[in-house]
Formats: sequence, structure tokens, C-alpha cells
Amino acid sequence: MATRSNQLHIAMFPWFATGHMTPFLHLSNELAKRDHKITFLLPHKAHFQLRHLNHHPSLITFHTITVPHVEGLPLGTETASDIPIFLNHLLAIAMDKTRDQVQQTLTIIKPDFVFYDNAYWMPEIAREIGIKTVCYNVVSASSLAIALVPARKVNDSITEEELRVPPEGYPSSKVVLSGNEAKALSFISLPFGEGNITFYDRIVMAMKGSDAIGIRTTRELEGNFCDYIASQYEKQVLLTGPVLSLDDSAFEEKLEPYWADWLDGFERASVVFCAFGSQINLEKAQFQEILLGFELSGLPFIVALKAPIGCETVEEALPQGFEERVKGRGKVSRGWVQQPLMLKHSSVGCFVNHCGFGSMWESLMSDKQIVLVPHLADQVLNTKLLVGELEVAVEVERGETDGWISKESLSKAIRLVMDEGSEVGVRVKINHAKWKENGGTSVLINAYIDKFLQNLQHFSN
Ligand SMILES: O=c1ccn([C@@H]2O[C@H](COP(=O)(O)OP(=O)(O)O[C@H]3O[C@H](CO)[C@@H](O)[C@H](O)[C@H]3O)[C@@H](O)[C@H]2O)c(=O)[nH]1
Repeated sequence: MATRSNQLHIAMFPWFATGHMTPFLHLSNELAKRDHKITFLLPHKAHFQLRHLNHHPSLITFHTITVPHVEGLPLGTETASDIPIFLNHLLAIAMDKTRDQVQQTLTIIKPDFVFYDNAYWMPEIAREIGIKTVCYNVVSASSLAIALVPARKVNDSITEEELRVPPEGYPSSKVVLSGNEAKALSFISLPFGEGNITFYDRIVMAMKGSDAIGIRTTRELEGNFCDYIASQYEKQVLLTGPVLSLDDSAFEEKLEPYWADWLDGFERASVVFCAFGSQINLEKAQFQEILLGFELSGLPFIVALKAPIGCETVEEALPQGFEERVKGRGKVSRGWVQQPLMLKHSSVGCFVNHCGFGSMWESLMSDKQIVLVPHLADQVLNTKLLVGELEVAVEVERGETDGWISKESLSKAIRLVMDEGSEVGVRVKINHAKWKENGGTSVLINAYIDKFLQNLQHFSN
């Protein structure tokens, strides 16, 4: 517990995306639990979406930022959830245009630290006001290490082949991008923000300018990648661990009765739950193929996916007669579900997900079998960590030409981990349990936060 004299005041300014704001808020909760004060800067709408996750409102203050309109974005856009992923670069321009508002706020509140990820101009502001900066990354260390370090040479004509080659000194031969996968990295050379700054330059500047780099990971999982990042940037890399509020007894949210009652009707570990995070909008045909894969598996399931491209609602995208055919054993959610609580329900036995970094940690810390369908580059690398290095999960095979998964390949992967007596299923289950014993205990996870705070205190003196 901090005493008033060593209480830190930390401002948080994450990228305007659920997958970033949520982990920043989880970290805020952990710091507030230890009696430190937080001012959380976020767009208006996100305030309403996230306030139920604020476990310490007396110490965590939300301060809303007005996101200006940028041509090309739908009116009212404030976060990445409001737009398809290919418009994110315009949202970055909107974020850059909030610079003056952020500067004014920080000048008034004058915290000890400001944590940020995407706002590469933050160190400049902070230095003027006299605030220390932590560039806090909520993607895996491996994806930073392969794509966003000074040793990776990037220019606007970078080829897929060049992207396939990891930067010099990169510490893994397993967690790499092969074949078509490197294509997913090409976004790093594209403009992402005001003045046509590229995504690569943006993040490298954000890291270079900081007083310290923070990463939401553990040494047990990614120690070699963290050391590589520290040596590339010649800076201290501070780890927070996964920050999942595991034992926050002050805050006991319950799974909605609609889902809890339905799940209660099934046997232990028999239901497959599927979610692909906040960013992915599938093509309608791929969305339908996935649902048909669940039907084909013959197992009970809950699917929580966003409506596919070109559809207003999930409803209108369902395959014909689908809900009738799977009645009694399959449910398709019409919106956001409480994923962490779904993963705590004893009837859920398997989690099919995209391996976004949040879902990756939530699946690792759960006792569910893990089936992965990665889309974005960092998700592909996270999948390699879980499938290739830790051997705790399986990946669904993709078609070579279109890169899509088929109903057969999805159903096969699910059965591989769920069928009783399946060799692969037994192996990943044992590996997963072993990993949790060593790298995923609540003692270890709390120790990461304590150590992180000690380091911050040290910096603030
Ligand atoms: O119906 C849902 C769907 C998701 N979640 C939660 O939302 C978060 C999703 O985070 P994540 O798994 O990281 O997915 P994205 O939102 O897609 O994450 C984006 O940001 C991540 C970094 O945090 C990157 O790793 C991903 O590639 C990028 O897509 C998790 O905490 C989930 O528990 C819910 O509660 N309900």
C-alpha cells in the first residue's frame, strides 16, 4: 500500500481501441488497489463503455477527450470499434489532433508519470511539463521485437520477402512469419497519423522518446524478446505481467443469467465458446463458414462475433435455417458478451479465439482447451508462441489459396482438443496445466505488479 507521501499520480492515454484501453484500465485498477491515483484520458463514448470496469472510482478519474472529426471517418467516430480496420490510420490523425487538449490537461493535473502507446508526441509534451513517460505496450513483446525495433529497416517499398526476414539479432527461429503470413506486416510501412508518419516511425519514436518501456507480459513467456527490445532501445523494459485482476474481491461481476442459465444445462467442460475480439470484421462468407464449422463439430457452442462486412446485424448474416438446426445446443450472440466470465463457467471446455493479446492471456490463464484462428500479424505471432513454443493450443488450418478456414478445418481442430482420448487434446491440456503452475499463478502475477511499482517509485525519485 502506498502512503500519501509515496502515492504516485499516473495519467493514462491509450490508443482509442478497446483492446488497448481495457488493459490500460486493468493496470490502473491494480495500481489504484495499491493506493495510487490515476487520471484516465479517453474519448466520451469509451467512458460509458468502460466505466463498469473501473473498480476504484475514488482513485481512478476518467477525463474525457473530444475526438475531432476527420474527413473519411463516419461522423461521431471515436474509437477503433466504430470503424472497419482499414480506416484506423484516419483515427490516428484524429488522435494526433487531440494533442493540445492532452497537453492542457496534463499541464493542469501535472501527474508524476504519463503512460501512452500510440501518441508518439507524448514525450515532447511531458518533457516540457516535467512529467516522466512510460511507453506501455499491450501487444506481445515478440510482435514488437520482430516489427518495431531500430534493427528492422523499413521503407515505403518494403517487400513481403524483406518482411519475412526478422531483424538482426531477433531471438527466435520459431516465432517468425513464414509464407503468406509476412503480408500481414506490410501495414508498418503505411501512413498512420498526421503528416503521413508511418506506423513503424510512430511506434519507434514513441519508444525512443520514453523514459522507460513497459510491456504487458512476463519473463516466463517472453524473456528473450524483452531483453532484445531493451538492447535495441538501450532502455529499461519494465514488465507488468498479464494484469488480469484475478482476485479483485472488491468487484464481483456476475455472468448474465441468460448465458449462465443456458450454460448450466450442459455437462462440465462440454461447450465451445468463440470470440474474435473487438476489431475483426469477417467477410460474410467466412462468418457463415465458421458458424457451419460449429454445427459440423456436433458440440454445444456459443459464438460471439461482430456482424460481418456489409451486414448491419449478426441476425441478417446467419446461414439459412442455422438457428433452427442447432436449436438446443448452439447460440449466436447478438453483441458483446462477458468473455472473462464465460471463461470461468465450468460448462465451457474450449475457447476458439483470434489470439489478440488480451484473449491470449485470458485463454492461457483459464483451464479451457485453446483453438486459434489468428488474423492480424501480432495474432499470428502470439499463436506461434502458444502452438509452437508452449504447445498449449492448436491452430485451425487455412486454405492455401484464399487463406480462409473451412467448416471442416474448424470442426477438425475443435474435435482434436475436445474428443476424449485424442492424443493432441491430452498433450495440450497437460502442457497448459504445467505452464499455469509455473508461469500463471496469482502469486507470480501480483509479484509482477509489485515489482513494476517499485521500479516506478525508483524512477520518480
Ligand atoms: O464479446 C467480447 C469480445 C471480447 N471481449 C474482451 O475484449 C478484449 C479483447 O482484446 P483482445 O483479445 O486483445 O482482442 P482485440 O480487441 O481484437 O485486440 C486488439 O488489440 C490487441 C492488443 O491489446 C491486439 O493484440 C489485437 O491484435 C488487436 O486486434 C478481451 O479482454 C476480451 O475479454 C469481451 O469481453 N467480450
